[in-house]
Amino acid sequence: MKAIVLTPKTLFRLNQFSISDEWFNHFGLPEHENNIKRVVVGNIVYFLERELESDDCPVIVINLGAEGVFSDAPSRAATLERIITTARSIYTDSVSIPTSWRKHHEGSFLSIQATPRNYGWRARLHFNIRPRGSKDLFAFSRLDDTVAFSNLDLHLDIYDAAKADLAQAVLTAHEPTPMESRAGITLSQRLPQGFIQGATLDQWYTSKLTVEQRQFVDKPHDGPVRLRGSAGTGKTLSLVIKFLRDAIAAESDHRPMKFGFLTHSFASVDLVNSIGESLDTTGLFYASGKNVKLEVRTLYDLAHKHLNFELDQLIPLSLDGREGRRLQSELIETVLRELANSNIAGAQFQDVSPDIKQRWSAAASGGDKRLIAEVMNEFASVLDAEGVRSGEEKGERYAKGTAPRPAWLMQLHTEADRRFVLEIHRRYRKHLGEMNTLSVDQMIGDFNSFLDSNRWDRIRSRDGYDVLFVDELHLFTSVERQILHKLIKRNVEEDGRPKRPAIFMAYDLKQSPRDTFATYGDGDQNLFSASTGLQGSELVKLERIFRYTPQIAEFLADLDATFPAIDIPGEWDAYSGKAELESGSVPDLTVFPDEVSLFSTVFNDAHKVARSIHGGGRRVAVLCAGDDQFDTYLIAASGQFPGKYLPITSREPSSELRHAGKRFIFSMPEYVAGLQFDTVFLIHVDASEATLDAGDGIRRRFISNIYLGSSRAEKTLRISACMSRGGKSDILDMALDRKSLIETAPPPGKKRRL
Ligand SMILES: Nc1ncnc2c1ncn2[C@@H]1O[C@H](COP(=O)(O)OP(=O)(O)OP(=O)(O)O)[C@@H](O)[C@H]1O
Repeated sequence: MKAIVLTPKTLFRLNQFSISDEWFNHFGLPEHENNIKRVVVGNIVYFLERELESDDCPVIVINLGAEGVFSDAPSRAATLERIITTARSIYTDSVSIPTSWRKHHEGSFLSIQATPRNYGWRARLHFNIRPRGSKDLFAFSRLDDTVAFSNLDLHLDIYDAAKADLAQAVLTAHEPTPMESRAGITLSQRLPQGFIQGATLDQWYTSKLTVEQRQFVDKPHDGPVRLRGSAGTGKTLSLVIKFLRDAIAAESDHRPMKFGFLTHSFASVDLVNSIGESLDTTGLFYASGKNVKLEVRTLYDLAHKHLNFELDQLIPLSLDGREGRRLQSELIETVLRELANSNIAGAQFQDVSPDIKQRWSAAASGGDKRLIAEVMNEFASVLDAEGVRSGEEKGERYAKGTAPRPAWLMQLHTEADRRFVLEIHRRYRKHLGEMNTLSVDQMIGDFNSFLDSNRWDRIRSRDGYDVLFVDELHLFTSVERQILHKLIKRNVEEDGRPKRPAIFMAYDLKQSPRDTFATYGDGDQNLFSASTGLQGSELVKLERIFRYTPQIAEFLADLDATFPAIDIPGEWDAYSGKAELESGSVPDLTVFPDEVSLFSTVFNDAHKVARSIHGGGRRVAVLCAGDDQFDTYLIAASGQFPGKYLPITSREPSSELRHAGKRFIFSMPEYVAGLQFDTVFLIHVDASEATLDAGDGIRRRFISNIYLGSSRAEKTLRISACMSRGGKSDILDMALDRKSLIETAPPPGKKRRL
């Protein structure tokens, strides 16, 4: 084959299928696909809408000939995913290209990294976004190294051939794909993220939603509304249904409106798009309607777009992924070492509390890293989030301790302690500056200032949203929460008073593995303090659980009882949930003697389940609760279990899940937030992660992490810990006592090395 040609709609439709490696041999269609026709003309395969009647629509042409885009077999499914995202960023407003793909743009040429980093980072994928002045998109080459655009072979002969036969393809009737060419593509009922397709939007609304979900979906646009519920109560689904229903209603009433859907991660954008596309029969999700415009974005995308970072060549450092956080941890460690080695700093900070002094010297000598984790959390939740800087007014207030500070944050008792943290932060920012980069939190700070500027005031009525939907609000920092209402167009009531912003937000504070929801420096510790413009919002609570079995719900209820109390008035309810699913097995706990036996047993077990389970390996996840163990196992697994697992190391590339085949998922709880699996192996729920005397903050974050990871399981939850790291954590004691978690003996181990 020389090329494949798709319309934007058929290309996006590929997202609803599960595609594996064999598909790339014949490019077939599954048997029951009734919307797309597949036609082969000459050496070119066309995927077109069945109802398409003319050839003047935009198409995406993918070169399969010389320098072909799918020339590297192991990574081609991942490359297809990148082509879909690139096309989405061009033809819809639903995504933009993630910064980590290292996009380069000149005139009508665009290049991105061809594959995620685990396949290597050098190869580049090249697009022509207006070949021969058309509205088409041509993915014309994949090269193993970076080549200047002026030296590229444009392969326009392939594009011309594809276009020449397009009319012929439109006129040709659909030919069912022969049996032998159908391999590698299946139309699965379940989306990779767990959502079960089948019911239409109307069916969901009229007969499946619970009374509370429907109450939320029916809310008018006259003020902010919160949707709160434990994991798996259908928050995301209710938001998407409301988003779509309200948009369809506005479109049919000819009301011009701009709808925004904001999330915290690219993975959630992907989830929302997939559910939306599966429910939407009107096509609003694929392209804006005549009156209505839909945008699904991460907050960072939006900030990026408005702040024009591309022009400044500044690359924001994502601290959401494991890689970014490792770098941040290394920078902080370097700073702690610098400070330990400097006589001046030694004298300056001789008065820090003995406890911090001791942990400082442990961290500087590469031992106990807990101080680093605490400092990282302090940066993310307070200093970067609130724009507190040493030497500035906010910094002084921080140092003097005049601003109120939630009790569960890092314990900084004295002014010397706080000045010490400010100094680490100052030096850390200096290092970042030298790397010509800035952290995402710093970017958000700039975005917040931009939204207060006169410039935004001018364009707000054009670029702002009429209504905004926000998922996973618990991951938003207090500055991010302050941003939301500024994104809404300014509207006034008939009597001249400003209208309350129509913002619909879903959250579950207990799923936050960092203290981002802390409100610092504002007398009001409420989640929606006055500065957010969201006070007094209405609340809808969800209590029925649709993701997991009653046994898992019971375990989560016992885990919940171990959360330390948190001073956020009205937001820290006890876990309540009634599971709607059938019974399953009771979650179990295995304590292994050491890391080697834990790793090899769990990975072998996960591999076995992944091979046999209906729906493939993507239904099985091994989630690691410890940072360092995750890094170690990532390396060990690449040698010992090659091709058997799919690593997810940031909140970005979840769409790869579709192509997991028989590979199981290996990740950490925070990177799979929002997703669900049949079976979850949650590893390293170890005592050493959060000892009894570790302080409320550390314990709360650890329990949140375990709650987040456990609640991803639908049917089977298997927890493990290891003796060499202190044995099982005491946070499991209540569940063990109440028998909602059962301990089993580890299998006799064969020795392997890590
Ligand atoms: N009324 C319902 N009937 C049947 N299934 C439902 C209903 N509501 C939600 N679900 C299903 O429950 C699962 C969990 O839903 P969803 O992901 O929206 O929950 P969530 O509250 O956002 O969870 P989390 O906070 O863990 O991300 C999904 O598979 C969804 O399709």
